[in-house]
Amino acid sequence: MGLPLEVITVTLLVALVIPFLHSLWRAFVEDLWLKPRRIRHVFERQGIKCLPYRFVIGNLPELTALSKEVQSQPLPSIKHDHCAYAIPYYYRWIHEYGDKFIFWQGAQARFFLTDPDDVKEVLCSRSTQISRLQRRPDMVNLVDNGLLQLEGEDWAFHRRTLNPGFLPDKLKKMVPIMAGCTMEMIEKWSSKEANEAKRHEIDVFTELKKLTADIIAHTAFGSSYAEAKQIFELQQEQLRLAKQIGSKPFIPGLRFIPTAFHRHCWKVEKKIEELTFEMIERRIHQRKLNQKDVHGDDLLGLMIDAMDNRALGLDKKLSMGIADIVGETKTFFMAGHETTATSISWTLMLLAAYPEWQERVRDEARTVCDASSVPAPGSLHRLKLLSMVLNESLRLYPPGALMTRIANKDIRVGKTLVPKGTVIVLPIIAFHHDERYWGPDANEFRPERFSEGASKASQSSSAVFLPFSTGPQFCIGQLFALQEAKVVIASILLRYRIMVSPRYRHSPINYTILQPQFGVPLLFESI
Ligand code: HEM
Repeated sequence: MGLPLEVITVTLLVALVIPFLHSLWRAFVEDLWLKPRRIRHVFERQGIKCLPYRFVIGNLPELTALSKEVQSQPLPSIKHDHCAYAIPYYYRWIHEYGDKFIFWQGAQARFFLTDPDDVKEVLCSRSTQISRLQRRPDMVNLVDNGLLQLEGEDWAFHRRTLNPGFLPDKLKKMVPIMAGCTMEMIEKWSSKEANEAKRHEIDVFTELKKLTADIIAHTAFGSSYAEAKQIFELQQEQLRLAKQIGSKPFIPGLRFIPTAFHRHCWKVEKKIEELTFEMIERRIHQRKLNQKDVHGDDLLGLMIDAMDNRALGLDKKLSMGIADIVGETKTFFMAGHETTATSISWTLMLLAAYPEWQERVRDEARTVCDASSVPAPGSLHRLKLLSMVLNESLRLYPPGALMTRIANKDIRVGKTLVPKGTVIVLPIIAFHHDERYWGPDANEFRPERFSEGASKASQSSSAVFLPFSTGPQFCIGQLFALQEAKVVIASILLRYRIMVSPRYRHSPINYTILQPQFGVPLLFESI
């Protein structure tokens, strides 16, 4: 005889309801209430002040209100002491609560490190007790399975696979591609120019975002650049969606409701995966047609080779799957496109604002570049003044203004016990502007401080110039980005004199990266 229906029903209900109640308990009671209480307790015992925590929203309302209040107007002029403008809440709270304090981004405790040696300790740590933040569960999937999210052995394998794509010889070969994309952009400008007055205005931030996407699509994905560009366009949409989600507090479970917004997020994500899959298939097909053993040595080729290891039955840890390639494709676009566009835009703005430096950099480019006025692969290292200007620009306007890590266990950083679950914020921008390390002219544009290289530029023995981070997870694209910036800036200066447009409004805000809120309109005059 079977079990009575009531017993089966009750058993099924218990089996479903208990895990459900348990996840509800974890989400609402543990994560949103007990964990913040414990973190607060640990910090307060050490004399560190905590801003009051409010259920779910934490200090998000104050943070948003402060940013809105300060950033509603641009800065009155191009001054470089903009930290209190770019991250107003940090400077307001440090003033109110002292050097060390905790605030709540939603239910997440955030702790700023103010000692560069503590920052170095965190960035150089190889321990699994400190890691990058995982995305919020309701956030769109921007960089999953890519270098920026992976940890441990998986991260090490991906980094080893992709490192050859950034070796100096490899980068040199990319110079003509970078120059070619830049020339295409400039040619479009000059055809427009024919119909306009002698001086014309261009928002370089908008233009450079298109250019850097074009360059990364060509260099990293070679013959597959057309598909890569399509994927990148969808990622722009994902970024827009991510900004919308990030401005709201996280409410567990909400993401499963098929609202129009959520369905749109799912559709975009699915399309990106389909396109990446097609791009890989096409590359594999090309190899079959060409009868070659390699898929090409661009980043996509390196990854498909690593995928072959899996097909050959090698250790899964030594191979990549489709999900990994999707992840890295997205990561390289996210990490390598807007950062570089922003950095070149800030540098052009500075060169426009300091015409004497612009002249010096142009003269240098004239002596270094070949007759066709395009930087040659072997000549970039001779652009010394431009390197100094780029470094000074990265110091004053570091795209990665704030970096973050999370404590996966209770850990000690310097003298502070940082409880599990705390987000550690590394205020790179604050170090870059600190008079204690750079002298009384810390907030002035003085590229000559980099004349003997980055390591001798500051007055501090600690690492206080960190635009590309440090430690094992430092930016893999550092040399790529600097090379690209040199090619683009030299090519522009050889053809145009640039001036700050009267419509430029100085407003650096930290929205994931330190961006010009109202773009960078500059006036261009042909030489
Ligand atoms: C001026 C331009 C750039 C700046 C300022 C910059 C800055 C940074 C910083 C600060 C990090 C460390 C982030 C962290 O640890 O939280 C990073 C990581 C990374 N960057 Fe860049 N980046 C730039 C350009 C690029 C380019 C052009 C690429 C690719 C072609 C790239 C690819 C990456 C990747 C993949 C990582 C993760 C590295 C790893 O974990 O192994 N970046 N970048």
